[in-house]
Amino acid sequence: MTTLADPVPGGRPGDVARAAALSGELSGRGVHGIVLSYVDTAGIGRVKTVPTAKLPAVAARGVGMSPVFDTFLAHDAIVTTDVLGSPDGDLRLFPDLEQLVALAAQPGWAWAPVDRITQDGTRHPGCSRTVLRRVVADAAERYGLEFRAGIEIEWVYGRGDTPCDTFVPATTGPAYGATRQVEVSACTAELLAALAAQGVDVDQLHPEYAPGQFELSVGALDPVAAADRSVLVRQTVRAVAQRHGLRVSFSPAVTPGTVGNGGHVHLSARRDGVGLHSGGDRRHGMTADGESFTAGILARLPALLAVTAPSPASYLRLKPSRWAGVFTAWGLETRECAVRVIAGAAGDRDREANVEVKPVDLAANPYLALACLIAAGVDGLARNAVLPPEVTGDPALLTQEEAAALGVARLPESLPQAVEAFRADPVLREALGPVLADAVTAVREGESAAVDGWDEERIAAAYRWTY
Ligand SMILES: NC(=O)CC[C@H](N)C(=O)O
Repeated sequence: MTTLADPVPGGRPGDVARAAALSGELSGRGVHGIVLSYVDTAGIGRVKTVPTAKLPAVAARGVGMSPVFDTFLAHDAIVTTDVLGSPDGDLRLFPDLEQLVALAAQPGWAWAPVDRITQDGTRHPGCSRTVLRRVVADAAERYGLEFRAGIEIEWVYGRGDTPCDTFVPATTGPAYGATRQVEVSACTAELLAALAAQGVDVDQLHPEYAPGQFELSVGALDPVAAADRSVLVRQTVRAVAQRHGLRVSFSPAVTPGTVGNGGHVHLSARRDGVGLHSGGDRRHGMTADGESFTAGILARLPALLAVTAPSPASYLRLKPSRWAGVFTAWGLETRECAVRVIAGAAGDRDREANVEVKPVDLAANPYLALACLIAAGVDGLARNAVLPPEVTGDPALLTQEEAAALGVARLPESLPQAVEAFRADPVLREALGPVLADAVTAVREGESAAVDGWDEERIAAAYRWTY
């Protein structure tokens, strides 16, 4: 089993010859700089950039960046833990050359996700990409599992010519409406072209429910690549919008009191090439292991929220009857259950069947969210966990007696409640490792304290353009 103290695998410092070839190729295509991208504990994308010609040197030695960002809050205040938050020390950012891509909507730039590695060349315990890779590797080693994941992306388009503290939706038409598709059609066409040029396999793009809201879904990938993709897609959505004079918000709650932006996670597990979510003798075709995996996620949802819904704004979105899934309930393709079992279309179930987790938003660090969801599922599988009765319809409409009989309870209604559950959850804490688990707790507590006593309108406004 790998541990956080292991030397970094894969022969890093990086593949210098490959970096030299890529640097030459990108320079020839007019790419002048490379965005080195990672996501911090608070869910904020942080970057450094280097000239394209420096890529071989960066592959060899990395680029320096302080570990202090592990305890940054979304608005850049810094909290501390026993080991993090100090201005001392440095890390090296190593780009993943396999994921390096020229950015179609930012001519002159390419993008790559990074691993953050200590000066001694060992894994940095705060590197969320490394932690996800370790959780996936552990599940493969101990249980022979492989995973596929996809993260849905929702956002709203605001008019770019309005003051920063306001939100004027860029569309006026009804939810899912044809008028909306026409209103931002030049922008969304360019978005599809940019994503295709970047090799992103888009499944669907459609106008969503809230004013100005759109949703995009992409094909499933291995978990680390799925998290990388979520970051790249958001960078692209924002860059294309800016070229069209539009502003983008991925915030969970752009306007309080209405439907928010989710980042639903689709997850499936396979063993020996065979999916666990179809072809079995349990409900809706689940195998026994598929049911246990799903039950493991359902059981840990209150604690998971500290990672999947990490912002004070997350709890403005997590309201009943808004398709965000705010009850400990599961059901077949039902939109109000936190865990939605997707059976897939007849004939293609082995490929399509998966578990969708709804109380996840795009303030979440996608690497941490996937690491914790996988760890919860694997723990369920290890314990042979079973699912309670399924729920049909909206769990918000159940009477107290009906809810109790089905084991349906409301998920945490605030970030402090989620943090309390996370603190008491040994499985999620172990998945993240002690350093990152403490960082998650400290950052969430700092984020909660920063908005203490604020009303919903003020919280929504504070985070509207942060994510
Ligand atoms: N189509 C949908 O499921 C909408 C999801 C919803 N916007 C959310 O907050 O999760």
